Amino acid sequence: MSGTLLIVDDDAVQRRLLEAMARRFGYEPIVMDGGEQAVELLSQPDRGGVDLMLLDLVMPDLDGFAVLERLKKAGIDVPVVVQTANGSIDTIISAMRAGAADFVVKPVGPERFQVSVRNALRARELEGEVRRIGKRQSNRLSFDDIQTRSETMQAALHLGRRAASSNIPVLLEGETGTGKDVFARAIHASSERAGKPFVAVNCGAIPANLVESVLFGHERGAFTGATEKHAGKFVEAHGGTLFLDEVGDLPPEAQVKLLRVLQDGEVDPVGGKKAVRVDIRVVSATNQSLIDKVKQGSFREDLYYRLGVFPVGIPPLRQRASDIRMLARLFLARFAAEEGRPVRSIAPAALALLENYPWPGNVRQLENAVFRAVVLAENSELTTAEFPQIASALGVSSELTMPAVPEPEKPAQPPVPAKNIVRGLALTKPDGHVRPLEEIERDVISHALNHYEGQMTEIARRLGIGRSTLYRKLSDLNLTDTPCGAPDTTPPEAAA
Ligand SMILES: Nc1ncnc2c1ncn2[C@@H]1O[C@H](COP(=O)(O)OP(=O)(O)OP(=O)(O)O)[C@@H](O)[C@H]1O
Repeated sequence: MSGTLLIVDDDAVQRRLLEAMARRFGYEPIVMDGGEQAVELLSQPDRGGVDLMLLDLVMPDLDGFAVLERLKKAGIDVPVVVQTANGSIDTIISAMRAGAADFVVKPVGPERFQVSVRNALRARELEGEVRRIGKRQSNRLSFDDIQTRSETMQAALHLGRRAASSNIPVLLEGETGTGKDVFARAIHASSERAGKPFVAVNCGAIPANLVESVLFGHERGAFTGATEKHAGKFVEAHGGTLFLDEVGDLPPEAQVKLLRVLQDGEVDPVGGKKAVRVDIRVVSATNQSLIDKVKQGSFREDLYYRLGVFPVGIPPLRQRASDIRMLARLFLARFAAEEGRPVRSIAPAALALLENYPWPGNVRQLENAVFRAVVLAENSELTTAEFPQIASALGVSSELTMPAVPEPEKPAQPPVPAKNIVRGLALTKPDGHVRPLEEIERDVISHALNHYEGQMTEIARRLGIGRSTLYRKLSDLNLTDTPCGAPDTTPPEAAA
């Protein structure tokens, strides 16, 4: 298990001892000699990046009990393991009552240290996940439940919070699996409509001939098969929030009707004679560029301006690498508990692997990859062997278990002199005309795939592009099946 431990002790020897132990077990220590400093750090918006505090109870400036009290008052929720010198039952009970997760008696031995820290971290992750899942199911998932360490995501959350307090239509823009659904639920739960329905519709998943009936409802007998009257999603969401996911996939006729509903606040059920008044807040989401669709003529411009009054971009996971480690650990705790598997931690090499992968399927793909890894795991620690597809996409041996940054195992081949490449690459066609750039690019990338034996990091470096650009080009140029390249081409949902 990994994480950042804040060690607070006025005794320099104890501090050094705990710091060494923390490092030995793979934690990142932050060391402080007084309570005031610790409270200050934990009062920062991201809790100073601290996952757990090891707190001495007896200190001259602000003692351990006072620190616990200050944290409680300020609503700062960080697991705390207290250290006591005497181990008296009264002291321990008081500390646990004040909010400590566990205690250790000084001087703590390595085993007790490891068990206590690991259990407190696991318990915290599990509590968080259980709380989030429960809240999601009951539509109470708030912005505080969307954990992130990334500044771009924090900026998006800030925008989301601002939007939630008004009725403004929000358009969530982000790649598949980035958390748009979670975000929409948080907007609803943080708005005045929180106690009212939250109705989600995946516009791309409704058969084209049923879109209007699903959204706006129908009268009995309105069309063949309409044996019952159906209220439709707009009416279901009355008083609450309607989440239109993949809104860019709405067929043109439904777009016209949607625009009318948004303008008039009334829906016309299919086959109905009377319009029905609805009071809804619309949050929509798209993983395609809606403005591009407007330019191509497949999405109405007037509707785009209605829905996109307040656009919020959700960054892809590869742009918030600092979240990968945290989310992987959250998912591990959840799936290990759900599956009843004794998997406790992720080896540093496996974490490095996950942090180096571009995650085209974003958080959902990471979630699935960890799920699969937990099911595959034979030991209590996930290693690179449990992430074979990710390892192969990055050109790293999945047998690698050393805590090393997953650079390609084999040294790269010496570069071929530039003139050879030019010689092997035809710039003109047999008819003498210059070949299209796309074809030439395809040849260069294919050559690099073979030449560096599919080692994606090396290939991207040699081509002078980022790895995510490389993956995008592979997909655009249909090179994903090239034997040497063989990046993880499994669709995000099935990737794990
Ligand atoms: N910050 C987060 N913490 C925990 N889980 C998350 C977080 N963000 C997303 N997830 C999980 O990732 C998965 C994908 O999220 P979500 O369905 O919200 O993505 P999406 O952008 O709506 O995807 P799509 O475009 O495919 O509909 C879900 O299982 C969700 O619970």
